[in-house]
Amino acid sequence: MESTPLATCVLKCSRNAIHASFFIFLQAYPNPLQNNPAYAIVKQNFVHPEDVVAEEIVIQRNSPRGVHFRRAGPREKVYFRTEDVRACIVTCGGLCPGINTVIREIVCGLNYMYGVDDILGIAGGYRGFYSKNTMPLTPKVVNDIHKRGGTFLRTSRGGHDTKKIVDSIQDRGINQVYIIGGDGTQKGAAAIYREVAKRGLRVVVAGIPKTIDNDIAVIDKSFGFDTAVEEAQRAINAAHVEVESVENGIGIVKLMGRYCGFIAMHATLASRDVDCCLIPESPFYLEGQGGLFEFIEQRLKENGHMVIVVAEGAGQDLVAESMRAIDAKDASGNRLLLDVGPWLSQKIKDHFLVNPKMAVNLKYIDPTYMIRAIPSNASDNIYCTLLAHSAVHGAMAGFTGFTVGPVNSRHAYIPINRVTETQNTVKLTDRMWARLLASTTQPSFLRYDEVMKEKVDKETVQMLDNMTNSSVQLP
Ligand SMILES: Nc1ncnc2c1ncn2[C@@H]1O[C@H](COP(=O)(O)OP(=O)(O)O)[C@@H](O)[C@H]1O
Ligand SMILES: O=P(O)(O)OC[C@H]1O[C@](O)(COP(=O)(O)O)[C@@H](O)[C@@H]1O
Ligand SMILES: [Mg+2]
Repeated sequence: MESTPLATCVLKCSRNAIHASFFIFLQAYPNPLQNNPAYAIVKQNFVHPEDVVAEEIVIQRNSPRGVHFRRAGPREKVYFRTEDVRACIVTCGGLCPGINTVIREIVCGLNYMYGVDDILGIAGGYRGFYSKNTMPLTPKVVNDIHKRGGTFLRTSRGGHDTKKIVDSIQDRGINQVYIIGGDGTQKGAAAIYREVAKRGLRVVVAGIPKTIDNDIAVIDKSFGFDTAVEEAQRAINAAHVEVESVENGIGIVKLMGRYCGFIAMHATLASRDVDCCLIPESPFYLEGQGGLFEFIEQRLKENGHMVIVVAEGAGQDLVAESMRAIDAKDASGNRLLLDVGPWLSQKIKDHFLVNPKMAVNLKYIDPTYMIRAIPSNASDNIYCTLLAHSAVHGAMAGFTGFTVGPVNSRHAYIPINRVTETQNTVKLTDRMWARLLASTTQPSFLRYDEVMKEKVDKETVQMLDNMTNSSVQLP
């Protein structure tokens, strides 16, 4: 490859915005897409270099302009010549519907849009870089994989050894690395990006965010999330059918959500058969006024049955109080949770055992892996295609150290560190949680002073943001 120098490109957008920054290699060659008949009809074939996507779109006249990201999409000039590209794809962490679609569309996107035919699959997650042989990926090989759940390349937790991974990248002559994974994976990608830069390698590192929990910061939503919420409906429906057919039926459905309750919250809102949703962000209590037992009793008296959705990370402190808690971690360092589902079921059974007038009939459903081990639905498939293509356009253009994703519905290149510095959680003071409380009429389990504290914290963050940002120039 021609030795084009690496330039540090800080995203400068006019009118004093806060700037996101990452590296870009100097673009030198015409984009092959300009001769692609499929794209010939597109009105604006290439993204304007100054196009940016605003992180905040609801603003007021005098509020700061805020953070902007580069808009994703094909550039007029690219950094790589087709014949020089050697790309690789790796998938890490837990499963999620749609991973195979992303793999397929990176391979097909690179091949159909840019003519690239040297693409390697890294098997079994990060450790595959240094412990496994690579597999050649062609459009033919990946043609049908989007119809299957899981990851065609396989995955793993742990095993991130930055030095060994970058040695392997260097030894194999790879110059585009596509990394599909969640928050842990993106931290790993950031480490690879830094090591690549330290060694002065002309290698692009592109992250594609994957998480069933929807806990990746900045982006609107993670792929596969809608599919998982849809699948969760089947478990909730089953619980509802079971409990409405018996006297004092209580259905409990445990859903994924290690640190955040997005799946539980959305599945509850979508279903309307759920009477109570418990998530990690909202600590709950069982006994006494305003507690869960009181609510169950009241709901059973009113309706004769009820359904509770509990996110796996909910009530961990409570569970720990009544179990011998062990501080165990998985291979990636994620805390292993205590099983809230059986614990809650037992607690409810025990409580109503001493109340002879209210013998309850409890059905517990744990569809955990079923909601993520399925292929993505139609809209997630399209979303995955866009993510993959945006990553390919960004890599071909020479951007590196970015994660791709939709920000306010427009795909953007986000510096990796922006998506790893925080995790997305359900905000109890946002309207979505209020909608849920209003639809289930469950107790909020929050004391007035706690609500006020969260509100004040949020306002303080906003005020600090305002002090550091510049103002918007409205026409
Ligand atoms: N802080 C970190 N730095 C480097 N690599 C990490 C870090 N956290 C996790 N990883 C690696 O990322 C991969 C996936 O992480 P994991 O937390 O299991 O899943 P996810 O990416 O879905 O959050 C693992 O191979 C793990 O070793
Ligand atoms: O049993 P595994 O494979 O470790 O996965 C379970 C965990 O994975 C998750 O789906 C999240 O995984 P990721 O961080 O990889 O997206 C959690 O909700 C769940 O606790
Ligand atoms: Mg994670």
